[in-house]
Amino acid sequence: MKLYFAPMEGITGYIYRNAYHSIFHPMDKYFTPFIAPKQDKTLNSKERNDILPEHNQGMYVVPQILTNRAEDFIRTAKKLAEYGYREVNLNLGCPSGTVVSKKKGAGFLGEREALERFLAEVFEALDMQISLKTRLGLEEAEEFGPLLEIFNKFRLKELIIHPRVQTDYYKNKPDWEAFGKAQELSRNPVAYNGDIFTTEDYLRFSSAFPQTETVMLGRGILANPGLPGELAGEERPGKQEIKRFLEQLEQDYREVLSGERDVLFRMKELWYYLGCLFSNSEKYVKKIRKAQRLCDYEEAVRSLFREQEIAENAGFRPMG
Ligand SMILES: Cc1cc2nc3c(=O)[nH]c(=O)nc-3n(C[C@H](O)[C@H](O)[C@H](O)COP(=O)(O)O)c2cc1C
Repeated sequence: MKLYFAPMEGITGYIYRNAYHSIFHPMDKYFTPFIAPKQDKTLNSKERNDILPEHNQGMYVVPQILTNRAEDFIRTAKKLAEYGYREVNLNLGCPSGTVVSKKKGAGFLGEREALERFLAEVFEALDMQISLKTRLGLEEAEEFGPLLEIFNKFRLKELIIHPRVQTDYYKNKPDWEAFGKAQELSRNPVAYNGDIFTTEDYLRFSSAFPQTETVMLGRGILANPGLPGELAGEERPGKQEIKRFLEQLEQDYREVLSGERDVLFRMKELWYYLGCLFSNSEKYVKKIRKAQRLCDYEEAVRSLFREQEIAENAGFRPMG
């Protein structure tokens, strides 16, 4: 099985990617959080930093683009090609209201004719590998049939399916039945994404879909960076490795972010997920969330490491 690292805006930029890659199981591909091209400019400095080859040494990275304008996609992809990229990914899954109302991300799935024209233009203009990361539709899984007919007209590098619809956001369960049907009917290679948080989830998935060769993991890694290694048969990392990972992240964020508050914000955000890795973590995570200074944050993390263990049943659990 090939394992891909899902793009996660605000979290899995190059700093996170490098820290992960230097300590945990190397992934077959890492997808960048989306680049949203503006009409006047190709990449802003955050986007440029994220894809610079010197910031992504030793990893196979696929930049993701979020747009519904073929000319913006083409211009951005050509820019990425100048940096050495041969593969790009189109975001057809982002469920956020502001994105969807502009008919981008999952919103583009509701504009089938425009989407087909977009893909025709992009494939005509680019000599690059193009993959799609898609949901099933806006409201119903049935929307995917006609979408797949469109996707089948193009030679995609791969079709990565997160089998939810836009209105699900991250609620409900991924629709495995719809995924199975899509996999059967797709003329392009298919990869699966969605709610693989533990080894048990993975085994359940791979016994239901033995022919699926690629799984993309997202929140499962944020909650347990040892998950890909576990799936590859490696031992679960101990507290030492997790600690080293957090120290490296904090140090690298300190180097690139302008002030302590930004570093603190980044580190605190991670604990929404990482709390799931430790036994009895609630009260520590509460303290972490309340920390106003990095030193308070560090103290809360130290006491968690001192007093708690990695939980037997570690794995992402949505809160609330
Ligand atoms: C905080 C966050 C940011 C995300 N940003 C992106 C993104 O930039 N591009 C994208 O295609 N998907 C994005 N996603 C969706 C994930 O890539 C993935 O499809 C989703 O989390 C389901 O996979 P999982 O259940 O393994 O987490 C994001 C998800 C989260 C939770």
